[in-house]
Amino acid sequence: MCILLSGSVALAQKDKQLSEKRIREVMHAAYEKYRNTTGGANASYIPYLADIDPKLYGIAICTADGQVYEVGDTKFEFGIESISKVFVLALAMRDRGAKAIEDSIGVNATGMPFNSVMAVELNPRRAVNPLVNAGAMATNSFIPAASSAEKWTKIDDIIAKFAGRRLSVIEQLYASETATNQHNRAIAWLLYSYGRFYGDISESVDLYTRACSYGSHTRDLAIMAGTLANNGVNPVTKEAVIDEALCPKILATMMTEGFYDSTGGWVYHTGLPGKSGVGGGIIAIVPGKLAIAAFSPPLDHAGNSVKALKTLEYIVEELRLNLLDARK
Ligand SMILES: NC(=O)CC[C@H](N)C(=O)O
Repeated sequence: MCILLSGSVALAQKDKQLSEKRIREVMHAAYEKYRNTTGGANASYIPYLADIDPKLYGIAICTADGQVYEVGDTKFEFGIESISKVFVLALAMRDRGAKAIEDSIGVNATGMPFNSVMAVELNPRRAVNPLVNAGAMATNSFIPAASSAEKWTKIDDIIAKFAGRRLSVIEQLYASETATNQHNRAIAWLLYSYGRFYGDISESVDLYTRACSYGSHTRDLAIMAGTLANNGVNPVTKEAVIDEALCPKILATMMTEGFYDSTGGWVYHTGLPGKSGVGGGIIAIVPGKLAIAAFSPPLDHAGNSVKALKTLEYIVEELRLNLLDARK
Protein backbone atom coordinates (compact mmCIF):
# COMPACT_ATOMS: atom_id res chain seq x y z
CA MET A 1 0.00 0.00 0.00
CA CYS A 2 2.78 2.30 1.04
CA ILE A 3 4.71 1.52 -2.14
CA LEU A 4 1.62 2.00 -4.25
CA LEU A 5 0.92 5.34 -2.65
CA SER A 6 4.43 6.68 -3.09
CA GLY A 7 4.41 5.39 -6.66
CA SER A 8 1.26 7.27 -7.55
CA VAL A 9 2.39 10.43 -5.78
CA ALA A 10 5.58 10.28 -7.81
CA LEU A 11 3.57 9.79 -11.00
CA ALA A 12 1.43 12.80 -10.16
CA GLN A 13 4.59 14.82 -9.55
CA LYS A 14 5.99 13.73 -12.87
CA ASP A 15 2.76 14.69 -14.61
CA LYS A 16 2.96 18.18 -13.12
CA GLN A 17 5.72 18.61 -15.67
CA LEU A 18 2.91 18.52 -18.21
CA SER A 19 0.85 21.49 -17.04
CA GLU A 20 -0.28 23.79 -19.82
CA LYS A 21 2.07 26.47 -18.53
CA ARG A 22 5.06 24.15 -18.53
CA ILE A 23 4.34 22.80 -22.02
CA ARG A 24 4.12 26.34 -23.41
CA GLU A 25 7.23 27.43 -21.55
CA VAL A 26 9.35 24.55 -22.85
CA MET A 27 7.97 24.79 -26.39
CA HIS A 28 8.77 28.52 -26.58
CA ALA A 29 12.19 27.97 -24.99
CA ALA A 30 12.97 25.36 -27.67
CA TYR A 31 11.85 27.76 -30.37
CA GLU A 32 14.09 30.55 -29.11
CA LYS A 33 17.00 28.21 -28.54
CA TYR A 34 17.00 26.72 -32.03
CA ARG A 35 15.40 29.31 -34.31
CA ASN A 36 18.80 30.48 -35.57
CA THR A 37 20.38 27.03 -35.73
CA THR A 38 21.91 26.29 -39.08
CA GLY A 39 23.32 23.07 -40.51
CA GLY A 40 22.01 20.43 -42.85
CA ALA A 41 20.60 20.95 -46.33
CA ASN A 42 17.19 20.66 -47.96
CA ALA A 43 16.57 17.36 -49.76
CA SER A 44 17.68 17.95 -53.35
CA TYR A 45 16.98 14.59 -54.99
CA ILE A 46 13.35 15.73 -55.17
CA PRO A 47 13.73 19.10 -56.96
CA TYR A 48 10.59 20.65 -55.39
CA LEU A 49 11.98 20.20 -51.87
CA ALA A 50 15.27 21.92 -52.71
CA ASP A 51 13.41 25.20 -53.24
CA ILE A 52 11.56 25.40 -49.89
CA ASP A 53 12.70 28.27 -47.64
CA PRO A 54 15.21 26.63 -45.27
CA LYS A 55 14.42 29.17 -42.55
CA LEU A 56 10.85 27.97 -42.01
CA TYR A 57 10.45 26.57 -38.51
CA GLY A 58 7.44 25.42 -36.53
CA ILE A 59 6.61 23.40 -33.43
CA ALA A 60 3.21 22.01 -32.38
CA ILE A 61 2.20 19.87 -29.43
CA CYS A 62 -1.13 18.04 -29.20
CA THR A 63 -2.12 16.54 -25.87
CA ALA A 64 -4.20 13.39 -25.51
CA ASP A 65 -7.05 15.54 -24.25
CA GLY A 66 -7.02 17.65 -27.40
CA GLN A 67 -5.16 20.83 -26.49
CA VAL A 68 -2.94 22.08 -29.31
CA TYR A 69 -0.03 24.42 -28.66
CA GLU A 70 1.90 25.99 -31.53
CA VAL A 71 4.75 28.35 -32.25
CA GLY A 72 6.40 29.52 -35.49
CA ASP A 73 5.43 28.62 -39.05
CA THR A 74 2.93 25.96 -38.01
CA LYS A 75 0.49 26.67 -40.85
CA PHE A 76 2.98 26.39 -43.68
CA GLU A 77 2.12 23.35 -45.84
CA PHE A 78 5.08 21.18 -46.67
CA GLY A 79 5.56 17.66 -48.05
CA ILE A 80 4.56 15.07 -45.45
CA GLU A 81 6.90 12.58 -47.18
CA SER A 82 7.82 9.53 -45.11
CA ILE A 83 5.63 10.53 -42.19
CA SER A 84 2.74 9.36 -44.40
CA LYS A 85 4.16 5.82 -44.15
CA VAL A 86 2.98 5.60 -40.54
CA PHE A 87 -0.62 6.38 -41.42
CA VAL A 88 -0.76 4.19 -44.53
CA LEU A 89 0.61 1.40 -42.32
CA ALA A 90 -2.25 2.10 -39.89
CA LEU A 91 -4.70 1.60 -42.75
CA ALA A 92 -3.08 -1.64 -43.96
CA MET A 93 -2.95 -2.91 -40.38
CA ARG A 94 -6.60 -2.02 -39.84
CA ASP A 95 -7.62 -3.94 -42.97
CA ARG A 96 -5.16 -6.85 -42.83
CA GLY A 97 -4.33 -7.20 -39.13
CA ALA A 98 -1.08 -6.77 -37.22
CA LYS A 99 0.07 -10.37 -37.79
CA ALA A 100 -0.25 -10.11 -41.56
CA ILE A 101 1.94 -6.99 -41.53
CA GLU A 102 4.56 -8.82 -39.50
CA ASP A 103 4.49 -11.86 -41.78
CA SER A 104 4.12 -10.24 -45.19
CA ILE A 105 6.05 -6.99 -44.86
CA GLY A 106 8.34 -7.36 -41.80
CA VAL A 107 8.78 -5.39 -38.58
CA ASN A 108 12.48 -5.57 -37.77
CA ALA A 109 14.98 -2.76 -38.01
CA THR A 110 16.96 -2.59 -41.24
CA GLY A 111 19.63 -0.31 -39.79
CA MET A 112 20.01 1.09 -43.29
CA PRO A 113 19.07 4.20 -45.26
CA PHE A 114 15.40 4.70 -46.20
CA ASN A 115 15.94 3.81 -49.86
CA SER A 116 18.35 0.93 -49.33
CA VAL A 117 18.39 -1.94 -51.79
CA MET A 118 20.82 -3.81 -49.55
CA ALA A 119 18.18 -3.87 -46.80
CA VAL A 120 16.15 -6.13 -49.09
CA GLU A 121 19.11 -8.12 -50.37
CA LEU A 122 20.69 -8.94 -47.02
CA ASN A 123 17.58 -10.14 -45.25
CA PRO A 124 17.02 -13.84 -45.96
CA ARG A 125 13.22 -13.47 -45.85
CA ARG A 126 13.44 -10.22 -47.85
CA ALA A 127 11.45 -8.79 -45.00
CA VAL A 128 11.73 -5.07 -44.52
CA ASN A 129 9.98 -2.57 -42.29
CA PRO A 130 6.84 -0.63 -43.32
CA LEU A 131 8.65 2.64 -42.59
CA VAL A 132 11.41 2.31 -45.19
CA ASN A 133 10.61 2.93 -48.86
CA ALA A 134 10.62 -0.78 -49.78
CA GLY A 135 8.27 -1.75 -46.96
CA ALA A 136 6.06 1.29 -47.45
CA MET A 137 5.53 0.55 -51.13
CA ALA A 138 4.81 -3.10 -50.29
CA THR A 139 2.37 -1.87 -47.62
CA ASN A 140 0.53 0.17 -50.25
CA SER A 141 0.35 -2.92 -52.45
CA PHE A 142 -1.06 -4.88 -49.48
CA ILE A 143 -4.12 -2.66 -48.86
CA PRO A 144 -7.16 -4.70 -49.90
CA ALA A 145 -9.28 -2.94 -52.54
CA ALA A 146 -10.82 -3.65 -55.92
CA SER A 147 -8.84 -0.91 -57.65
CA SER A 148 -6.10 1.61 -57.16
CA ALA A 149 -8.72 4.39 -57.07
CA GLU A 150 -10.45 2.63 -54.18
CA LYS A 151 -7.14 2.30 -52.34
CA TRP A 152 -6.51 6.00 -52.76
CA THR A 153 -9.96 6.81 -51.37
CA LYS A 154 -9.15 4.66 -48.34
CA ILE A 155 -5.79 6.39 -47.86
CA ASP A 156 -7.31 9.85 -48.31
CA ASP A 157 -10.11 9.08 -45.85
CA ILE A 158 -7.91 7.73 -43.11
CA ILE A 159 -5.38 10.56 -43.47
CA ALA A 160 -8.29 13.03 -43.14
CA LYS A 161 -9.48 11.29 -39.98
CA PHE A 162 -6.04 11.30 -38.43
CA ALA A 163 -5.56 14.99 -39.23
CA GLY A 164 -9.11 16.13 -38.51
CA ARG A 165 -9.21 17.83 -41.91
CA ARG A 166 -8.82 16.67 -45.50
CA LEU A 167 -5.25 17.10 -46.69
CA SER A 168 -4.44 17.85 -50.33
CA VAL A 169 -1.63 16.53 -52.46
CA ILE A 170 0.85 19.24 -53.49
CA GLU A 171 0.60 18.61 -57.23
CA GLN A 172 3.98 20.18 -58.02
CA LEU A 173 5.67 17.97 -55.45
CA TYR A 174 3.86 14.89 -56.74
CA ALA A 175 5.02 15.69 -60.29
CA SER A 176 8.54 16.33 -59.06
CA GLU A 177 8.69 13.00 -57.19
CA THR A 178 7.09 11.06 -60.02
CA ALA A 179 9.68 12.36 -62.46
CA THR A 180 12.55 11.29 -60.21
CA ASN A 181 11.43 8.08 -58.45
CA GLN A 182 13.21 5.52 -60.65
CA HIS A 183 15.13 4.15 -57.67
CA ASN A 184 11.90 3.49 -55.77
CA ARG A 185 10.46 1.73 -58.80
CA ALA A 186 13.56 -0.47 -58.93
CA ILE A 187 13.13 -1.38 -55.25
CA ALA A 188 9.49 -2.31 -55.85
CA TRP A 189 10.50 -4.59 -58.74
CA LEU A 190 13.15 -6.19 -56.55
CA LEU A 191 10.60 -6.98 -53.83
CA TYR A 192 8.27 -8.30 -56.50
CA SER A 193 11.00 -10.62 -57.78
CA TYR A 194 11.17 -12.12 -54.28
CA GLY A 195 7.39 -12.52 -53.98
CA ARG A 196 7.16 -9.78 -51.34
CA PHE A 197 5.00 -7.34 -53.30
CA TYR A 198 1.23 -7.73 -53.30
CA GLY A 199 -0.26 -5.64 -56.06
CA ASP A 200 0.38 -3.86 -59.32
CA ILE A 201 3.85 -2.33 -59.18
CA SER A 202 3.33 1.00 -60.95
CA GLU A 203 0.00 1.58 -59.23
CA SER A 204 1.46 0.85 -55.78
CA VAL A 205 4.53 3.02 -56.36
CA ASP A 206 2.22 5.77 -57.57
CA LEU A 207 0.01 5.52 -54.46
CA TYR A 208 3.10 5.67 -52.27
CA THR A 209 4.46 8.69 -54.16
CA ARG A 210 1.13 10.49 -53.96
CA ALA A 211 0.81 9.87 -50.22
CA CYS A 212 4.35 11.24 -49.71
CA SER A 213 3.26 14.36 -51.61
CA TYR A 214 0.48 15.37 -49.22
CA GLY A 215 0.82 18.91 -47.98
CA SER A 216 0.63 18.94 -44.21
CA HIS A 217 1.44 21.63 -41.73
CA THR A 218 3.07 21.19 -38.35
CA ARG A 219 -0.25 21.42 -36.55
CA ASP A 220 -1.71 18.62 -38.72
CA LEU A 221 1.23 16.39 -37.89
CA ALA A 222 0.83 17.03 -34.16
CA ILE A 223 -2.85 16.05 -34.33
CA MET A 224 -2.17 12.98 -36.52
CA ALA A 225 0.51 11.85 -34.09
CA GLY A 226 -1.76 12.86 -31.19
CA THR A 227 -4.29 10.31 -32.45
CA LEU A 228 -1.66 7.59 -31.99
CA ALA A 229 -0.87 8.98 -28.53
CA ASN A 230 -4.58 8.82 -27.70
CA ASN A 231 -5.27 5.14 -28.42
CA GLY A 232 -6.39 5.73 -31.98
CA VAL A 233 -8.98 8.41 -31.18
CA ASN A 234 -8.37 11.84 -32.71
CA PRO A 235 -7.98 14.00 -29.59
CA VAL A 236 -9.43 17.09 -31.29
CA THR A 237 -12.38 15.70 -33.28
CA LYS A 238 -12.87 12.79 -30.82
CA GLU A 239 -13.40 10.43 -33.76
CA ALA A 240 -12.13 6.84 -33.36
CA VAL A 241 -9.75 6.29 -36.28
CA ILE A 242 -8.16 2.90 -35.57
CA ASP A 243 -8.51 0.17 -32.99
CA GLU A 244 -6.52 0.98 -29.86
CA ALA A 245 -4.82 -2.43 -29.93
CA LEU A 246 -3.03 -1.44 -33.16
CA CYS A 247 -1.39 1.67 -31.71
CA PRO A 248 1.42 -0.10 -29.85
CA LYS A 249 2.21 -2.12 -32.98
CA ILE A 250 2.45 1.00 -35.13
CA LEU A 251 4.54 2.76 -32.49
CA ALA A 252 6.87 -0.26 -32.33
CA THR A 253 7.72 0.13 -36.02
CA MET A 254 8.52 3.80 -35.35
CA MET A 255 10.77 2.84 -32.48
CA THR A 256 12.74 0.42 -34.66
CA GLU A 257 12.84 2.29 -37.98
CA GLY A 258 11.42 5.83 -37.63
CA PHE A 259 14.76 7.48 -38.43
CA TYR A 260 16.30 4.70 -40.53
CA ASP A 261 20.01 4.23 -39.84
CA SER A 262 19.78 7.01 -37.21
CA THR A 263 16.97 5.35 -35.24
CA GLY A 264 19.29 4.06 -32.52
CA GLY A 265 20.58 7.58 -31.92
CA TRP A 266 17.06 8.97 -31.76
CA VAL A 267 15.90 6.35 -29.23
CA TYR A 268 19.12 6.83 -27.26
CA HIS A 269 18.22 10.49 -26.80
CA THR A 270 14.44 10.37 -26.49
CA GLY A 271 13.22 6.84 -25.73
CA LEU A 272 10.17 7.54 -27.87
CA PRO A 273 8.58 6.32 -31.10
CA GLY A 274 9.03 8.97 -33.77
CA LYS A 275 9.10 9.45 -37.54
CA SER A 276 10.80 11.84 -39.90
CA GLY A 277 10.17 12.88 -43.49
CA VAL A 278 12.51 14.45 -46.04
CA GLY A 279 10.12 17.42 -46.23
CA GLY A 280 11.59 18.45 -42.85
CA GLY A 281 8.84 17.25 -40.52
CA ILE A 282 9.31 15.02 -37.48
CA ILE A 283 6.74 13.60 -35.08
CA ALA A 284 7.21 11.97 -31.67
CA ILE A 285 4.61 10.20 -29.58
CA VAL A 286 4.30 9.84 -25.83
CA PRO A 287 1.57 7.19 -25.46
CA GLY A 288 -1.37 8.33 -23.37
CA LYS A 289 0.03 11.83 -22.99
CA LEU A 290 0.86 13.87 -26.04
CA ALA A 291 2.52 14.14 -29.42
CA ILE A 292 5.05 16.67 -30.64
CA ALA A 293 5.69 17.78 -34.22
CA ALA A 294 8.43 20.04 -35.50
CA PHE A 295 9.31 21.25 -38.98
CA SER A 296 12.45 22.73 -40.53
CA PRO A 297 13.61 21.74 -44.06
CA PRO A 298 17.41 21.27 -43.77
CA LEU A 299 18.28 17.58 -43.25
CA ASP A 300 21.20 15.55 -41.92
CA HIS A 301 22.91 12.69 -43.79
CA ALA A 302 20.10 10.24 -42.91
CA GLY A 303 17.33 12.53 -44.17
CA ASN A 304 16.15 13.82 -40.79
CA SER A 305 15.57 17.52 -40.09
CA VAL A 306 18.53 18.86 -38.10
CA LYS A 307 16.55 21.55 -36.27
CA ALA A 308 13.43 19.47 -35.69
CA LEU A 309 15.59 16.72 -34.16
CA LYS A 310 17.27 19.13 -31.75
CA THR A 311 13.91 20.68 -30.92
CA LEU A 312 12.26 17.39 -30.08
CA GLU A 313 15.21 16.11 -28.09
CA TYR A 314 15.16 19.30 -26.02
CA ILE A 315 11.42 19.19 -25.36
CA VAL A 316 11.51 15.49 -24.45
CA GLU A 317 14.35 16.09 -22.00
CA GLU A 318 12.82 19.20 -20.40
CA LEU A 319 9.36 17.68 -20.01
CA ARG A 320 10.82 14.31 -18.93
CA LEU A 321 8.95 12.43 -21.62
CA ASN A 322 11.48 9.64 -22.26
CA LEU A 323 9.61 6.33 -21.83
CA LEU A 324 12.80 4.59 -20.75
CA ASP A 325 13.47 7.07 -17.97
CA ALA A 326 12.04 5.94 -14.61
CA ARG A 327 13.46 8.87 -12.61
CA LYS A 328 10.87 10.61 -10.48
N1 LIG B 1 12.57 9.66 -46.09
C1 LIG B 1 11.62 10.15 -46.84
O1 LIG B 1 10.87 11.02 -46.42
C2 LIG B 1 11.59 9.66 -48.27
C3 LIG B 1 10.27 9.88 -48.97
C4 LIG B 1 10.40 10.13 -50.44
N2 LIG B 1 9.08 10.26 -51.01
C5 LIG B 1 11.14 9.00 -51.12
O2 LIG B 1 10.53 8.05 -51.54
O3 LIG B 1 12.33 9.03 -51.25
